[in-house]
Parts: sequence; C-alpha cells; structure tokens
Amino acid sequence: MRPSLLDPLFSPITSLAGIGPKVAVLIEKVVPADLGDRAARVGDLMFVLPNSVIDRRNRPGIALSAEGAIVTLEVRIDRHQPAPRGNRSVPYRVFAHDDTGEIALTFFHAHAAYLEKAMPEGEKVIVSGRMEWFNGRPSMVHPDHIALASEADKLPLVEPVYPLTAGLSGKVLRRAIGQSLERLPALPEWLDAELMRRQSFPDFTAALQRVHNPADPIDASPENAAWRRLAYDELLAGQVSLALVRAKVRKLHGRPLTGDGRIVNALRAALPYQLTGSQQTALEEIDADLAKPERMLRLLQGDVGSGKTVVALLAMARAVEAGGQAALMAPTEILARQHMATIAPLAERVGIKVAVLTGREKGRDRAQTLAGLESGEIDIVIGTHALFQETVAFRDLALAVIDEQHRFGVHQRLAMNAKGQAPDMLVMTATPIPRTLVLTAFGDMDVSRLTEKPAGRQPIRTVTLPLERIDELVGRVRDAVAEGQKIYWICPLVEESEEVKLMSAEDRFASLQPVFGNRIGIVHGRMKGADKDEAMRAFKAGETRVLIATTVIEVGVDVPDATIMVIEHAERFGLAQLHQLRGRVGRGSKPSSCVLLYKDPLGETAKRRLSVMRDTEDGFVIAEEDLKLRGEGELLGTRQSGTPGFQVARIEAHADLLEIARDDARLILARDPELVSPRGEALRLLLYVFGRDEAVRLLRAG
Ligand SMILES: Nc1ncnc2c1ncn2[C@@H]1O[C@H](COP(=O)(O)OP(=O)(O)OP(=O)(O)O)[C@@H](O)[C@H]1O
Repeated sequence: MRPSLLDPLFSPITSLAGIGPKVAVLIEKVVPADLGDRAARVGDLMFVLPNSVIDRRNRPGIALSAEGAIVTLEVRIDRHQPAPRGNRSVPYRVFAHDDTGEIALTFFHAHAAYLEKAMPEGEKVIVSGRMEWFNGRPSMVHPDHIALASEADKLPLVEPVYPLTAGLSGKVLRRAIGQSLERLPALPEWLDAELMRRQSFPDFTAALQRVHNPADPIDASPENAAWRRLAYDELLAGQVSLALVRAKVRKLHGRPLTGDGRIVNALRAALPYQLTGSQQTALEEIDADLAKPERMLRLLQGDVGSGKTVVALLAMARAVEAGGQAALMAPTEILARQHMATIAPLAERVGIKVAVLTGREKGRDRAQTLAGLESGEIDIVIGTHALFQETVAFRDLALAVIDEQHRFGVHQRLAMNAKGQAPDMLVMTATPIPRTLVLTAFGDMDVSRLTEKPAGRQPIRTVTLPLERIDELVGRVRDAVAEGQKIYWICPLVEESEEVKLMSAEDRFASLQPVFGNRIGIVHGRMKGADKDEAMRAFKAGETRVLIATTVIEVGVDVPDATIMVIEHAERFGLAQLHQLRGRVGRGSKPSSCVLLYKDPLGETAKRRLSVMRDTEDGFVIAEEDLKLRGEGELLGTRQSGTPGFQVARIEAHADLLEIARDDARLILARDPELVSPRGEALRLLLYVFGRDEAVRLLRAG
C-alpha cells in the first residue's frame, strides 16, 4: 500500500486551481511520464523540466538595447494611444521613456482597460520582452511581463521555458507546476550521504525548487547538480526496480522447453521465403534459452521491417511443440489483428490452433476463447494488453512474447508476470536503441539482434517537397495508382484547439476523394475498431489503393506491396516516428519511395531531421541523430525533449550516473533485499515517486 504521505502527488491534476479537464488534456501532452491509460497526476508535473531559460537580468536601458534582445526596462509611462475604433490592424500604443531614450509598447487586439490599469500615465513601470525596432524607433510588441515598479519583485529574473503544445500557455503551465511543488510533502532522504557530498547533490525538494525557480540560468541546466540529483534519483529508481523484478522473475523456476522439431520444421517449410542469417541466429539463441531450465528473458531487437514476427512465431511454435501454450501481446489492436492474419494461416497448416483476444472480443466468442485457453485447446493466443491484465487463465503458458515496438517501460509488464505463472519471455522492439539504453530500459536481458533485412529489399528513395507543390504530387500518385501501386498518405493528428490551420486526415480525404473515387480509404484513431479493420483489409486486398491515415498505422503495419509513403507536414514529426512511418514501405521486392511534404518556413531542427531522413535508412544512425536533436522542442504533441523512457535523466548528460546507480542498487539490495531498513523505507517512497509501483508490490509488505 502506498503511504498516505504521498497522496497529494497522486491526485489528478484537475485538483489544482485553474486546471479544468480541457487544460488537463493539454498538460498531459507535455508531461514526460509514460501515462499509458492513466490520467496525469500532480506528481507528474514536478518533472516537466525547463527546455531553456530566459534571462531577464539584462537592463541596458532603451537606447542601448540591441534589436532582438530580451531586455528588462524600467520606464515612465508618457501617453496611451488607443487603437482607432473599427480598425483592428492598427495597434494600441503606449509611449514611455527612460534616461536613455523613448520606446513604443505595442499591443494588437488589446484590452484597453487592462492596459490603462497596468501602465497608468506618469507611473514607473517595468516591462520585459523582446526589443524590436520599428520605423527606426525602439519598440516592444506585447511585452512578456508588465509590473509597476513598486511591485518589481513579481517579475522573474530568470524564467524557465517549458515544453508547450498548441493551446497551452507558458503561464498556465508554470502556475500548475508551482502548485505541484507546493504540494510536495517533506520526504526522508533516500540517497547515501557520502554520495551526495561527493556529487554536491542538494536534497530532492531543494533540487526541484532550484530547477523550477532558477536564480541563474545554470540552475536549470541538466549539467547542474540539482538536475543531476533528480536524474540520479530516477536512474536509481529504475535500477532498484529492475533488480527487484529480476530477482523475483529468476527465482520462479522455469523449465526446459524442447521439441522434436516436427512443428517447427513444417512451419519453416511452409514459409514463402528463406530466413535471413540473423533471423536464423536469433532463433538458435532463443531455442537454446528455451531448452534451459532457467527462465528466458530475452530482447529481440530489429529495425523496422527486419522480420521479427516470423521469429516470434517460430519461437511460439517451439513452445507448443514442447507441449505448452504461447501468447503474443501487441501494442495496438490493429497490430494484434494483423499478427493474427499473418500467423493464423501458417499455424493452421501445421495444426496449431490460434485465437485472438482483445478488448473487442465480447460475448460468446470471448467465452469460447477463454475456455479454449483454459482447457489447452488453443495453442497460441494473440492480443493486446488485455491478455495479461485480465484473469485470462491458461492451461500451461510456456512462452510470452511482448511486442513493444518502440515503447518502453517493459518492466512493469515483466513484474506483472512475475506473480503468476513463470513463462519464458521474449520482448520484441523496433527501437534501434544504443546499448546503454537497452541496459536502462530493459535491464540485463539477453539480446538478439536482427542486423540484416530480408533479401531482395530495395532502398527507399526519400524526397522532400514543399506543400505548395502538392498538385504535382497528386498527379504522380494518380499515375502510381493507375500502375497498380499502393500508397499510404499520413496526416498529423490535429487538435481542435490548434490555431495553425492544418489539413486533418478527414479534410485530406475529402479533398482527394474526387480524384481517386472509391480507390481511396481512410483510417484514424477515432474510428471504431471494426471500421479500422475494414479500412486496413480493403487496402491490403487492393480494393483501395490510397490509404489516408493518421499515425495509427505507425506501429508495425505490414502491407508488403505498398510502395509509396507520403507524410504530410513531415516537419511536425520526430525522427523516430518518421523512420517508423517510412518503414511501412520498402517491405517487398518492389522499389519504394517516401515523400516528405513540408510546410515552409522550416525551423533549423526540422530541416536537419528531414535531411537525416533523406540521407539514411539506418535505424541506428537515425536513433543517434534523434538523441542529438531532442530537447529542441519544436514538435507538437509528442514528448520530444529528453531520453525515451525517462522523465528527468538525459542520457547524453547523465550517462556517468547510470553506472553509479546500478552499483548503488546492487549494494542496497544485497544489504536490504526487502527494503525494510529506514533507508529502504525511504527508497520505497522514491520508487513510488517515479512510478515504479509494480516493483514495490513485489516486496514483502509492499
Ligand atoms: N527472411 C525473410 N525473407 C523475406 N521476407 C521476409 C523475411 N522475414 C520476414 N519477411 C517479410 O518482411 C515483412 C516484415 O516483417 P515483419 O512484419 O515481421 O517486420 P518487423 O520486424 O515486425 O518490422 P516492423 O517493426 O516494421 O513491424 C513481412 O512482410 C514479412 O513477411
């Protein structure tokens, strides 16, 4: 049971002043925690850390302020010049001066009453914002801060800048974060005093305060002791939790799984292709693990399109051959059904019975599947997380395959499994993460890598095209359809509150339908499950040739004869996502291409991302570039800043802490395996603070 001390951090953010359900949805987008199905909590807000700071200590005076610089000015207000009635293009101007010169403070669509109150004529006022020159005269358009000189202490000197999303203002977010810090209870120290001294770590609360209320820009940087302290806490929580999971998982006895090869060989013979060398090697490694009496905990890592599914299938076939059952858990419903569609025909040819189980299976079908799993009549079940969350009883689950694609946080699921039966575990990931990250995200699992693509694949030709030239593109797509090709056309998710006008998937569908008639389909997240299935089926079968889609198709969708991928507003997507999306084509033997449609003007980071995409198809190279470009925070709706799987730690800045945390965790658990000493008790709190509840539950009296 979670100590009630922590309750304030676990209440929903809507319990904060000024946060209604709508704002809450926006805040959930910038919260770095992997929220999964849950709503954001007050405690998640503490870890929304600044991307950068604005230094407002620069007070050069009007005449000496450089154009474009952020400055703070103490001025006397001379005169208000309201905008003329009925002409909204002329701004409201406030003229003011200091000892060095004069300035015009400019406001569009201004609220006159507010401005008069904030800047009374004749008064001294402090304004802070970006200096501009207009018609040769100093001006400031919409100062960020305005305060009477007598209330100067209300102005932040160094202001943190947080990641934002359309519709969410920095002010609202800052207030919410401020409230979360106020609710933080006094917590006992969980770190070793000697380590804190050596690293100059402040205590947890002080560290959060310093990062959110920097007195100097350095206070809010990841290299600073305050941020490093928080990163260390997170890494330690991760390492302790992994160590706990591992200890429990390994304790549960496994059993050797071997077979006579009858089913596996028949399956291999039924495949329409030869396995690649690395598929072959991965299977040998898996077979060797399965044959051992200990439990298998293996990660199968392979870039998009490298052919992980068939490896999973053959591993599951081995488990079945050995007399057990197997389960495959997919990250999305579409993917679960797709796996079902590819696996079922092959499996049935060799006498394996397969069923699908997701939240959508209801009534008699569901009851039948559940009964089949319990009796052992069903050999392999494919589903979503519903598989493990519910009380699905197996006769004898021998192997669980978890298709993580590019999600992280697998040890929650491992922990869940540590309680029940003790199946061998194979985790599949398409994220080409560097070794250090494998260690932190997955612990010391054994790793198999698919390093080559199936034979006969051709490179994908990637081009970038400005949105204005969309007509040319439509012409080319029309030709491609006439030749019998299949085209994905991806549109970004659009929020209702979005100010910038973007084409949504539905708008794009409507605009292209006159061109393509009944050869065009659409699939997006808000459609009903059955409609999504139908759209995918029609595209797969070739009834539709152009599929307009949102990123619901990003993960793992496999239509091998699709050859063109159009990504609209490519500048809005992260590199990892672009790579995943592009990986939907180039999966067969025909040449494929990817068109990145972008809207000018492109920011520096976006430009860089698109050029990386043009230059390489190598997932590892892309992952590394991605890490470098992260944190620049110009993306919408995606958690961009930081290292995937972490809220606070940045692998570039904190890699040195990782090893220390790992050794620390080992030492702690060697001395106090159930975390019952005073420090152990404090560490339990740390685990909760970083969302490692599953790990605490594995402890005695957890
Ligand atoms: N050895 C092989 N030779 C030829 N084709 C193969 C081979 N292995 C797999 N394939 C085919 O390659 C395609 C991609 O395989 P699969 O869907 O398993 O990829 P994946 O690794 O899951 O990639 P992603 O992460 O992009 O979903 C499938 O159409 C599959 O049938």
